[in-house]
Amino acid sequence: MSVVGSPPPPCRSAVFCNAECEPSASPAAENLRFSMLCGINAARLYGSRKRLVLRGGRGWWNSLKPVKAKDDDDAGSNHGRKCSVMSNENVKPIKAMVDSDSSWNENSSSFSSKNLCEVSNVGNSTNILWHDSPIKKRDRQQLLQQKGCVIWLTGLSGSGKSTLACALSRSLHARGKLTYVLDGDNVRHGLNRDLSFRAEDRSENIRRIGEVAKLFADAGLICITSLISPYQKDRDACRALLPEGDFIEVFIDVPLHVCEARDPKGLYKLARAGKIKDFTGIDDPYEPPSSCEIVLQQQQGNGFKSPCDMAEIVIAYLEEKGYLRA
Ligand SMILES: Nc1ncnc2c1ncn2[C@@H]1O[C@H](COP(=O)(O)OS(=O)(=O)O)[C@@H](OP(=O)(O)O)[C@H]1O
Ligand SMILES: Nc1ncnc2c1ncn2[C@@H]1O[C@H](COP(=O)(O)OP(=O)(O)O)[C@@H](O)[C@H]1O
Repeated sequence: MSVVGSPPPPCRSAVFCNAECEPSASPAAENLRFSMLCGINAARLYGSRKRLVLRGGRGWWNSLKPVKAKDDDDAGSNHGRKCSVMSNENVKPIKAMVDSDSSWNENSSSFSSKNLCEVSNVGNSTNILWHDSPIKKRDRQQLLQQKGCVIWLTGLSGSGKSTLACALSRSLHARGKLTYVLDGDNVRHGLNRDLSFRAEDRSENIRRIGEVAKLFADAGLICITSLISPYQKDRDACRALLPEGDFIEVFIDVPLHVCEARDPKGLYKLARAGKIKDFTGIDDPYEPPSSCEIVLQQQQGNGFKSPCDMAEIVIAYLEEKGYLRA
């Protein structure tokens, strides 16, 4: 958490979305001379109620003085908060939308926000700045008449993930819904071709696909992932990337002996013979979800639920939760 007045050293910029001037302070936002803000070297305002980017040298944060920060009622954004900042007593206040978790700390009289401090260091990426798009997720959802989400299929090799992913995408497509399948095998042909099946590589595989799935969901698509994703903590990390409810974990609960009997690729046989190491279920663990949105047990009487029946269960869930309308 960074606080105005004592930001981390590399942080020298702030982005405020939907910035506007206080009506009492100035009749037109264009009239505001942001470049005159005390200590700020350069500032740009795109339009009257759009996006304000403030950049400044080390120390300019000290000149910013927050006057209020409160939840935004009319922002139309779940993450939106409205705040006002002043550079000093002589400069007019600016109302600004900050996209995510910013908070006004009454006790320390400081405004703390990761968005106030938009130029940041993430992993090995330094001095990076988040750019907002004028077209939002809700606009894309409106266009597509659906809600973006991730259907995360998990289960042993041979449990039926790929088959269900195909059945689901076919059925949703027939209803006019836009889907995209991210299959573990396929993604390992490209984006994740550098990854093995060692535990840390599996985690990285899941992390990358979780991030890609998040982008697809943000694009408004119903993204179906088909990965063993054997470790609970990795699935939980992907869940945490998405807004509440948008990560729909589906456990295809087919016992090992059934998967092994199917063995469509002959991999279990090779694993049992020691020719493949770290094979899930044989010499590498599979951690079943402790709690997930849908559990599909294939057994139905003496037979199996068909892939189409399973797809219908998932689609009924999507329907009930409102994902098949904007
Ligand atoms: N050691 C080992 N363990 C498990 N699976 C293996 C292994 N080696 C190769 N394969 C093949 O890779 C497919 C699983 O890839 P995933 O990306 O889904 O795996 S993981 O989520 O990273 O664990 C998996 O595909 P599915 O059978 O569709 O699950 C296998 O075909
Ligand atoms: N619901 C089902 N009932 C019976 N067999 C199935 C079902 N779903 C998949 N299968 C069969 O199980 C095997 C493995 O399916 P697949 O979708 O490739 O699993 P995974 O992607 O989890 O490895 C295939 O031979 C497939 O035909």
